[in-house]
Amino acid sequence: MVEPELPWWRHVRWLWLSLMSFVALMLLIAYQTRWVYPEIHAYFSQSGNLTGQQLATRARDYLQQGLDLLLLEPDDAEIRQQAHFQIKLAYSLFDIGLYRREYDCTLPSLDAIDELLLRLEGDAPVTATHLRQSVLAPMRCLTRIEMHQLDRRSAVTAEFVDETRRHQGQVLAGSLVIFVLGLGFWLMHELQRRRAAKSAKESLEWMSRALRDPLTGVGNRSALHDDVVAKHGQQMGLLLVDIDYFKQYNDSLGHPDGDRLLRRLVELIQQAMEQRARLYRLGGDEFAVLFECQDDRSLDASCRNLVESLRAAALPHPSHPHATHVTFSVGAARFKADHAGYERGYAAADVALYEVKKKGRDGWQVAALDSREMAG
Ligand SMILES: Nc1nc2c(ncn2[C@@H]2O[C@H](COP(=O)(O)OP(=O)(O)OP(=O)(O)O)[C@@H](O)[C@H]2O)c(=O)[nH]1
Repeated sequence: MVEPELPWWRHVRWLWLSLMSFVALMLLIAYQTRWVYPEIHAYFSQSGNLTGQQLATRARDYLQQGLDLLLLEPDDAEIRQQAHFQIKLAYSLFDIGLYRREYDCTLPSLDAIDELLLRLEGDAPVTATHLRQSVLAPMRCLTRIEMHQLDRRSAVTAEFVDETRRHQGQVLAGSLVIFVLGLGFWLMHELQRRRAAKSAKESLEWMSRALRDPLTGVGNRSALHDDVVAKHGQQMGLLLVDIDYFKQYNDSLGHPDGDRLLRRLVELIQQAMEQRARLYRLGGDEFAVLFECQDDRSLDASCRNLVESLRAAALPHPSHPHATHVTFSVGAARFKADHAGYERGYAAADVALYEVKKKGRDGWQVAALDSREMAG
């Protein structure tokens, strides 16, 4: 028996698990993309504003430019004005809450720059000492801020890399767990399916054996009953076939030859009745033939055909009292396939068979059932 392929929907639970693992992965990726990365990004760039190290760098650059100008021409009015502008820019970039809060050099530096700006505005002289205190000291402070901010960035970057690695590990471990669970489930399902298929196959074999005659391979009495039930309501013909003087056949040739004759007769009856009928061995040397049959005439024709086929086969019977060949007797009846109809039809065919035996065997008789009896 070929095991049937599983329909696609039987795999749906396996698909469902795969889908779940996919969704879990997507959620993790979405979590990283939507929350983790923007958070890190925001931390680094402060949403695009110039802060942290970047402001300090720019402030230091403006101070540097101011210093360069003042070193060039400290008394020239135009140069002083340009330097004032650069230093003012530096002051505004330096003067932020973060630096004031976190770096104690910020306030003195801002005061020193402020003082230099006043000096420039008031046309007061600017000496090397002034420049050292008001420009170089704040530049040192800004350099300190810059370096500290850079160190902080590096720490955040390292933390980010660790965090990303941890997330990737979680994603990988999660996928592996889901995959292994799915595989385990599939294996269990597969084992269960195979066990079920095996036991179904065994049951079918036992059922089929229970309905079969082991000697000839045709159905037995239970199979006949099942087939009548399956044909419920239809007009059926039933032939009961019994070998004549089979005891004498066995006695003269032995049981193995008797068995061979039974098997040969099965072939012969099947050929004579062709595809339209089913054959059963009811026990000993008695067979039954069942087929759909609408009238007594075709039932009679079937009986005639069967008896003549056996005569034509001319199977030798050395101890037949009235013939040289095997003969059989056939009793036939039509019936409607339901419980009562079958019982009546079977009894009528049996009586007809008995009549044939009584009249000398090697012949057939169709039971005369009127239409009322047929209809039940
Ligand atoms: N070889 C063989 N013989 C069997 C088997 N089953 C039953 N028989 C024999 O079939 C014979 C049936 O004998 P009877 O019932 O007297 O029937 P018969 O000799 O055909 O006599 P009539 O039917 O009256 O013509 C018995 O001798 C049984 O032993 C079987 O499986 N194999």
